[in-house]
Amino acid sequence: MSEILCRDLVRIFATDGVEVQALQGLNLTVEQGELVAVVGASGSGKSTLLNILSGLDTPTGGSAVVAGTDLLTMGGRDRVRYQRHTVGFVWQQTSRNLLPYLTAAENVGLPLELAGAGTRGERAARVAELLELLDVVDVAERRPAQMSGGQQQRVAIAVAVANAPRVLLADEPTGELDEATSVEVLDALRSVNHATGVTTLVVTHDPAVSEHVARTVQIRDGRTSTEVLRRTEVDEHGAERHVAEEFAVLDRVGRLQLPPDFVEALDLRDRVRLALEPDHVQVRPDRKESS
Ligand SMILES: Nc1ncnc2c1ncn2[C@@H]1O[C@H](COP(=O)(O)OP(=O)(O)OP(=O)(O)O)[C@@H](O)[C@H]1O
Repeated sequence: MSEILCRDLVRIFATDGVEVQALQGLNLTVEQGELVAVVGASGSGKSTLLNILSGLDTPTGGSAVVAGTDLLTMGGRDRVRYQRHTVGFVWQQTSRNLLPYLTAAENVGLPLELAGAGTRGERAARVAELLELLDVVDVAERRPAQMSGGQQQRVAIAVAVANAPRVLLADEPTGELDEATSVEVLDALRSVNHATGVTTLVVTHDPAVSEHVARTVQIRDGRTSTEVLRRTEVDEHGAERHVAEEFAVLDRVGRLQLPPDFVEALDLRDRVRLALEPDHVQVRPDRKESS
């Protein structure tokens, strides 16, 4: 079952009579339990998408359904419930994720307390379980300022999944970290996804993230354009090999975006010639045949 389903999602911002189409008919499907990275350059619409999926913003058109909640029609009370129980967030700025005057354990315990989950003992057991899962038991009694950036983000992931949301949204969770620490945080997201089955969407400008996740969706000009799927193959000698394949995204009505380097290489513009071959479609420049 699809846990995140966006169809022809449009978000138009109008400022001083000027319209900006931040999302221009975006299509995205994430299955239950999947971990997907959405990668795009600055201005491609990543934050707009994440703000919509987290219930902070409402799309102008199209449809967006997350864990069975229709984000276009949900009312005020549904929105609060959605943000508290259905989705969890990890933001780029660690200061937005953790309260500076609470220890790691207190930060993780806070959402449980606010939700009135279980008895005090049950909550303590859940905090211990989460700190263990994120491998931050050793910093349980430290405040954020006494932890490394990677530890802060791992505690932030524990906070985000404390109330067992169905979907975990992470906005540039590695944006403020060096490469080695970024890998550590991605690994942490992967183990939480694996251990709890929480559907996870990571949004980032960093194309290197695709090396660490099974599926990466590229977003360009407010639309999903290509996908990279990675899998591990075992050869006849038992050696593991990572294979990455890139696909273009085809929407429901058959539209696709050609990669810019293809367009440039053949100087494609305005219109192209299409031909259906037995097992592929040919795209050629619209040049007059010289006789
Ligand atoms: N509140 C707003 N009002 C007007 N335009 C906006 C608003 N928010 C975003 N935009 C525009 O929409 C487009 C997409 O912006 P968005 O912030 O979603 O991109 P992004 O991929 O997250 O970029 P970055 O990585 O720089 O944050 C941009 O052209 C941006 O200027």
